[in-house]
Amino acid sequence: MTQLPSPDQIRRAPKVLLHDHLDGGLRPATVVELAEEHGYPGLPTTDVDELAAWFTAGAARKDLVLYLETFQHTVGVMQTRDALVRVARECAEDLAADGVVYAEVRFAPELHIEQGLSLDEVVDAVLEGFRAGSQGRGITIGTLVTAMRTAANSREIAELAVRHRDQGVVGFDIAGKEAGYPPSRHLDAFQYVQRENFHITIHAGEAFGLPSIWEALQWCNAERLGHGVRIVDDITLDPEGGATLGRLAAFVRDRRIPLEMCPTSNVHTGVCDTVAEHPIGLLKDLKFRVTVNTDNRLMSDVTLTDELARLVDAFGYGWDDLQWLTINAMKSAFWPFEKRLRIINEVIKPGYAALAGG
Ligand SMILES: O=c1[nH]cnc2c1ncn2[C@@H]1O[C@H](CO)[C@@H](O)[C@H]1O
Ligand SMILES: [Zn+2]
Repeated sequence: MTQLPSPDQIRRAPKVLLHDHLDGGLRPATVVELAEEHGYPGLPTTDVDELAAWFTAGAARKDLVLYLETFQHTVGVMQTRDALVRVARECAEDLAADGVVYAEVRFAPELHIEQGLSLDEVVDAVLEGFRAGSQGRGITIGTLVTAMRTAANSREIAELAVRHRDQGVVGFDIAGKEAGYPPSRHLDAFQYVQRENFHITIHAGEAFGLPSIWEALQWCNAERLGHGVRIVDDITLDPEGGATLGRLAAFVRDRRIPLEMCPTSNVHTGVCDTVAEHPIGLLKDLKFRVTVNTDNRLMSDVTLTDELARLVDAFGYGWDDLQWLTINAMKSAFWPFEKRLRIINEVIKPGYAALAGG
């Protein structure tokens, strides 16, 4: 029997990440240092290890709203240009060190203007940090600009995203509490983005079910779904293992709508108890366009390597599966087609061939 990919080998494999939050991926030591530098008083502890553990314990409370509470501290220390440049630079460095060759990293500019930065200055600082951190490290980063679904300024944020499209912003997203804040609340923003021929992904089907996914796709024209895991509510399994897809699930599969799945984050927010029980196993078997993502590396204490290694453990995935997931992600990126193709043919396929062969 061929050996399953080991964590060390997975780290060396070229990987693609479509769903990662900038304010969910700080190094714990950076949170402490920035808090000291900027006189941020709110941290629960300034011991780096304790703080890391505190974030993860705070995240793993089986509820999205509780999961989101700890972001007040990362956002709290990301209020100056220097802090934003540093956090973005370190994000690029950390992803590159984990073997990620293409990443789309998202953040909500409106959360970073408490100390007087303009929205444009926030975006410029983050883009500068990504450029500095990716330089010479074999990683390309596309930036996603997120609007908070609980706020009422998504049109302005959508315009901000489009304004920076030639500097590295590749799409627009909404995030935050899902229940009670349906995507259609932000229709104006999504229609604007469509009219600009720009890209949309929407957090949908995480803490709320099918209506959220349906609105994201059929009202707001999302090209991809952030999480989308609750699409399983529209799939019926019979005792023999056969699956019947409802109309929405069939639409998602037929149209090859990419699902930005984040198994460990979903365990933390209570979608399921373990990665082995995560619907990603079923959805991949049914050939949905599944991708694997970290969501929040700090809060969920994961890397993309960890996440893939957990899937290898849980579902016995081999190199073919990991390559399939990686190519799914690269095909689904908002980066231009020719560049996606080049990364698939020149980086991903040769990378997996070398690892699988050795
Ligand atoms: O999994 C998630 N679901 C919904 N919202 C999230 C998730 N992870 C992070 N954020 C929210 O997105 C903001 C911008 O990055 C974060 O501040 C957090 O509030
Ligand atoms: Zn997310």
